[in-house]
Amino acid sequence: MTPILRTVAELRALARGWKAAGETIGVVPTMGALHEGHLSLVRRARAECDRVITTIFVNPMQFNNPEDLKKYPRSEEADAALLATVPADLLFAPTPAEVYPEGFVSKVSVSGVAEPLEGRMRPGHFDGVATVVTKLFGMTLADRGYFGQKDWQQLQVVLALVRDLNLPIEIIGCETVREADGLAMSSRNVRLTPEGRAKAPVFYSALTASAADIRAGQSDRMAIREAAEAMRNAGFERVEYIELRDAGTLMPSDDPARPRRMLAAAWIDGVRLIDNIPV
Ligand SMILES: Nc1ncnc2c1ncn2[C@@H]1O[C@H](COP(=O)(O)OP(=O)(O)OP(=O)(O)O)[C@@H](O)[C@H]1O
Ligand SMILES: CC(C)(CO)[C@@H](O)C(=O)[O-]
Ligand code: BAL
Repeated sequence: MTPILRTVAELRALARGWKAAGETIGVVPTMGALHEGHLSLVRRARAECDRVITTIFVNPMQFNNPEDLKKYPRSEEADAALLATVPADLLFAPTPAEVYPEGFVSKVSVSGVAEPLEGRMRPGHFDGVATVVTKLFGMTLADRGYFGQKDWQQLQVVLALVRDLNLPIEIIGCETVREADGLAMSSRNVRLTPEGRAKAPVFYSALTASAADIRAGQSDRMAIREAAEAMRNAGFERVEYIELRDAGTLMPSDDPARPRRMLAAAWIDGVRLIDNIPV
């Protein structure tokens, strides 16, 4: 089984020992309910670092919706068993009181790239992510941090904060792992009913079709409207956004010469899905 630590003091002592021995540390921050997407990050870290720490912390500060926090899937024992198959050296799973002890008054807030899309739909979300990620980097003394492209905007927010705050860590963005039918793996997928799960792949297939149409010369607006229509026709109850953005700044972009990204969020069966693809 993967050893589990719960306090910052124990984690720090271990990490300091590794650093003193000249070993590099990779960290994979997660909220648990691990799936193949998370494991792909852990494997990449395993291949590139001497020591691998996976963190599991369902961070209350990044949940704008209390119901979402309450319903977030938790499965620590199964997670530890999965991590042992890679293996990770350590699972760090602190309590909220360990991460936010009494008297905690600080916040890391990223503007610009954190403001549109998820930032607009989930007020306060990225302050919570930026704060906890900064703390996890400090706690683990990691040389490299591994993040999934599934959360593309989150990855850009983390890159910005590491750059702006001169944090001594390299951020590695990893490809999105998908189910055979294209649905991006996500912990929240377990909340889908069988009917919702059957309709969910349309989210990715509609984005892919829309990106292909844009590449073939169709207007951005028309292609995006068709993607939204395909999702609604498949039974999605709400399309929150489908946007074509500059891949780095996440500002609106109609310049096909620069890397662009199509990003979307939509609700099926009471579950909020996000995804993104290059265009
Ligand atoms: N399908 C995936 N492929 C690659 N990386 C992923 C995938 N799903 C999640 N990740 C990455 O794993 C890390 C932890 O994510 P998290 O624990 O929030 O899982 P999640 O499946 O994204 O959960 P949810 O979608 O419910 O928030 C993040 O860096 C995230 O981008
Ligand atoms: C990066 C993260 C672990 C911070 O809580 C979370 O946002 C996630 O799981 O993507
Ligand atoms: N996977 C991003 C974290 C969140 O949805 O809160």
